[in-house]
Amino acid sequence: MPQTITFEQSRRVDQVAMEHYAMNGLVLMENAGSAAARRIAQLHPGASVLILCGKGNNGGDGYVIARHLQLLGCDVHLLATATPDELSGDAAVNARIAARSEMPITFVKSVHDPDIQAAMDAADVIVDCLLGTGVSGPLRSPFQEIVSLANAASAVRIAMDVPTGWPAVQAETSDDAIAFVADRTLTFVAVKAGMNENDADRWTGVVEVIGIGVPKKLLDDLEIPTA
Ligand SMILES: NC(=O)C1=CN([C@@H]2O[C@H](COP(=O)(O)OP(=O)(O)OC[C@H]3O[C@@H](n4cnc5c(N)ncnc54)[C@H](O)[C@@H]3O)[C@@H](O)[C@H]2O)[C@H](O)CC1
Ligand SMILES: [K+]
Repeated sequence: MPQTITFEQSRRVDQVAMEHYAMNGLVLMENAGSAAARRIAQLHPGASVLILCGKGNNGGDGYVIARHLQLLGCDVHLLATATPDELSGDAAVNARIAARSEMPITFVKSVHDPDIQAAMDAADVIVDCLLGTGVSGPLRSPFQEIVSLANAASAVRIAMDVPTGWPAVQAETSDDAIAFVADRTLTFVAVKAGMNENDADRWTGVVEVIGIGVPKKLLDDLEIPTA
C-alpha cells in the first residue's frame, strides 16, 4: 500500500467518487470543510480565524470551513481573491452561502489594501485555502503577496490540503518561488507525495489527514491507506 498519494491520485478520488459512486461534489466539500473546521476549533477554541480563499475548490473548502467554525464558536473573517460571480461549481455555491450569511468578507482588489494587513494582524489563526492540488507553477499575483503577508503575521498558520506554493518551492522551479509556511497541514484523503521527504516540513508543519467520506472500497481499489 503506498503511504502517500500524488495530487493526481487525490483528484482521481474526487472523480471516481462523483462519477462511479454518484457522490455530489458539494457533499465531498462539505465533508472536507466540516471535518477540517472541527479539528481547527478543537486546536484553537474560540479563536479569531482568517480564512484565505482562492478561486478553485480549495477556496470552496474555505467557505465551508468558515461556516462551520462560526457554528463552533470561532470568529471568522474571509479574505477572498475572487467574488462569488467569478467562481464556479461547488466553490461558487459555498461562496454565495457565506455572502448571504453576511460573514465578514474582504475582497482582494489591491494587495496594498490596509484592510488586508489589519485582518492578518487581528487573526489568531490564518487558514490557507488559496491553492490546493490544482496549483501549477510558481504563485502568480496576488497569491504571492498574500502568502508573504500571511507568513509575516503572528498568527498560527494552517494549510488546507497542501501549503499554497509548496510544490513549486519544493521543486525550486524559480528562485522567487515562495510558499505558505504552515505550522500544520490538514490534508484530504492521504498524505501527499513529497510531504514526508526532504525538508517538506519547513512548509507543511505537522501533517494530519482529513477524511472526506468516500466509500472504503473506493480507497481500497485505488490502494489508498485508510488508517
Ligand atoms: N478529493 C479531495 O481531496 C477533495 C478536494 N477538494 C479540494 O479541491 C481542491 C482542488 O480544487 P481545484 O479547483 O482543482 O484546484 P485549486 O483550488 O487548487 O486551484 C485551482 C485554481 O487556482 C488557479 N491557479 C493554479 N495555479 C496557480 C498559480 N501558480 N498561481 C495562481 N493561481 C493558480 C487556477 O487557475 C484555478 O483557478 C483540493 O486541493 C481540495 O482542497 C474538495 O473540496 C473536497 C474533496
Ligand atoms: K492550500
